[in-house]
Amino acid sequence: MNIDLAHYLSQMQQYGVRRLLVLSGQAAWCRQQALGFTRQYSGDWLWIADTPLPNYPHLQRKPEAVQNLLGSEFHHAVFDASNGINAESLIAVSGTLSSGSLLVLLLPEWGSLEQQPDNDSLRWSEAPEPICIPHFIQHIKRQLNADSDVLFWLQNGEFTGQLLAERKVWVKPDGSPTEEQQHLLDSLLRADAGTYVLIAGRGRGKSALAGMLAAQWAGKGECWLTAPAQASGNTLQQWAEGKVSFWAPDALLAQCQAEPPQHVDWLIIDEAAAIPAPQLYRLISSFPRVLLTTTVQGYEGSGRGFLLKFCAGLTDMHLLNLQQPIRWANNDPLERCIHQLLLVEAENSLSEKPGKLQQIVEINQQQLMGNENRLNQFYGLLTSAHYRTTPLDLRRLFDAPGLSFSLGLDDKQSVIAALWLVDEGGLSPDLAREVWAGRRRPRGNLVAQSLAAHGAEYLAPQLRSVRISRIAVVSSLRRQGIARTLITQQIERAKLRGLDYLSVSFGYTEELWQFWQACGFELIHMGSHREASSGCYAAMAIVPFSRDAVLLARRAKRQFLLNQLLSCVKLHHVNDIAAAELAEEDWRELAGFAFAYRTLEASQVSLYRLLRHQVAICHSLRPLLEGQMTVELLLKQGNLNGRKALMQQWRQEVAEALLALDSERCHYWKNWVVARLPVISPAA
Ligand SMILES: CC(=O)SCCNC(=O)CCNC(=O)[C@H](O)C(C)(C)COP(=O)(O)OP(=O)(O)OC[C@H]1O[C@@H](n2cnc3c(N)ncnc32)[C@H](O)[C@@H]1OP(=O)(O)O
Ligand SMILES: Nc1ncnc2c1ncn2[C@@H]1O[C@H](COP(=O)(O)OP(=O)(O)OP(=O)(O)O)[C@@H](O)[C@H]1O
Repeated sequence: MNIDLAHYLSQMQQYGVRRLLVLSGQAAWCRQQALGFTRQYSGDWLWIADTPLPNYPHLQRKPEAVQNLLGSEFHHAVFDASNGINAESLIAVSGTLSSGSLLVLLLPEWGSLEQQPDNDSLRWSEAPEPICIPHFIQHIKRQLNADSDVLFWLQNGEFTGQLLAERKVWVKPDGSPTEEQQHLLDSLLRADAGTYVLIAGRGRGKSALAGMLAAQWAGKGECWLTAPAQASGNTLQQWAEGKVSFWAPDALLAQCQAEPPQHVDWLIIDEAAAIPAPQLYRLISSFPRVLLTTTVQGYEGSGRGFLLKFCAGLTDMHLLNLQQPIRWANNDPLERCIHQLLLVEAENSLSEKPGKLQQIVEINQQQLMGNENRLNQFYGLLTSAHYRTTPLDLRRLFDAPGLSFSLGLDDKQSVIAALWLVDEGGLSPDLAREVWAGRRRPRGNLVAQSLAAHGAEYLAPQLRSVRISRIAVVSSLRRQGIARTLITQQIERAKLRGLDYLSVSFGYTEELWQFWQACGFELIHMGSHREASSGCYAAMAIVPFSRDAVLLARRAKRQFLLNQLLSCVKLHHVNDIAAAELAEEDWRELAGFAFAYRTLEASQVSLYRLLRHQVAICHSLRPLLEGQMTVELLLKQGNLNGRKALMQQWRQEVAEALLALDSERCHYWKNWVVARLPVISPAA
């Protein structure tokens, strides 16, 4: 069957809008029909798929490589979701399509979508194999079926699609600034100093506005431009009429460090949310006026997160906004449909005047997905409060296993507090030891596995626990005890379920730690590096219930404190805490370092104890831990070609030291680590 889309396309062109066309059936059939369109109708026909098409004459990209198309523009695209649906990529591609474009979405056979495993789930479900995504599919079907502007062509079925209802013919802006752009331009041209953050949806004319600024400033002084990829600055460059110098972010940072530019009036940072925050702060401090542009859409590095986290740390910051789309007309069917599918506007569903907490409901995934309004408010609250919330979380919410939720509702049943929980632990003793030894790191079980891999708790993954993945309370109702009430209820529930502990992993800030402490949590581990995304150290805390968990918390805390001490004082000061006698736990730890893959950080307390013995020569590890040599010097001195080789050497040195110290014990623990003896400690 041949489908004639000419009428649809000319109407879309006339109205300046884009539409979604769903092709559903066997993958080969879908591809064949989509290829037919690419030959029949002229356009850029960007093709997004996991596996490239041979001899395809247009641009192709894998879904995960779509981010670097930001700022580019295409006429028509095919998005092959036959093997899985990458939500961020789908949003990003739809934003690049110009007026009159079709987005052709390829899906497996419509009637059995619920039974199709989704490869994308490997990114978010924490399951070892792709899983089916029945809740998300039900949601997609509900949304697409209810949207009369979506065109459908099902294999073995009819083509269904209506022409659009009549609307005004679209007149594309003519090249002079739109009213909104002119208004902002005027204030930027008058700016003395400061950081200006332009946040708007896709295709609102952000980059063009920044380019207009550069072009018009040219008479007064100089503008520089940086962007995560040169392509993302293309539109801007065109509008700047060549009057702006482009710098890659790294090169610009190096330049600012070597010689801070004195003569440059403006730095423009296009697609700023895709540049790590620490780099942005450094760039901003080197220029008197900075204009940052970013979108508000829900993919990684989105503007909303940017607003929450990054902009909160700026002084003299001015927020600017553009509402009217320019790449397409107002009320665009594709934009609307994608926003509904992926809850891009979920924040808008939150109550404007939330009331006091009336009720807490505990619900499972099915119940949350079955109530569209609640789902929107729940996800909207997370998006508004957590800078890291992305469509990946949405996919997780729908279909990841082991989730449960607790919602705080006001008198109108509006969501005012959200708690998201994940079951963890219960690993077999052997797998738990593999995790401890650093040989395996199965997906999931974040806290349970970290306690074993980074702490000394080789038993931790066997215990059963529940982790708080996210918690948020609407901002106007904070500090009224709502979050604490939700958590107290979960503590009781977890005890009733016979779990060992409740846990949380969070980016450490003084305020958040006070909050978790007020809810009864004990800090048991802290990462040693700041995370690039948040600039915070990852902290882990638990509320232990069972005897095993109480002991675990006590040991983990002690270990954590010793580690902290060791990182701030020199060896000879820690003699008291690092007693010379090696306990059985030290032997286990040291064997884990020597004969498996335990990390230097996790093992450092035991390593210090080992070094108290003169027989432990450790000719390269000793000077490092005693603070006489750096890793760089050791690498140079040993003529080694990387840290991996040095690490291998340290493991070998520790193995030799253990053998020299007590060969019998060394063999026992080596066997325990390598030959995988039953997990029972020997009598000391
Ligand atoms: C795993 C994760 O989700 S980590 C991220 C946590 N979530 C967020 O950061 C999202 C944004 N923040 C929020 O939504 C809220 O501020 C929450 C969820 C952190 C706290 O919710 P609230 O309902 O305000 O907390 P609640 O009122 O129950 O506070 C209990 C106690 O914690 C402490 N506390 C709470 N917030 C703070 C704060 N900002 N600074 C210092 N102490 C605090 C106080 O001791 C407080 O008791 P008090 O008010 O009587 O002194
Ligand atoms: N005043 C204008 N007149 C005509 N065309 C314009 C005008 N402003 C912007 N455009 C065009 O509209 C399209 C969208 O503009 P632009 O790329 O600046 O938007 P954006 O908000 O930066 O989009 P994105 O979020 O996708 O990067 C571009 O093709 C741009 O050249």
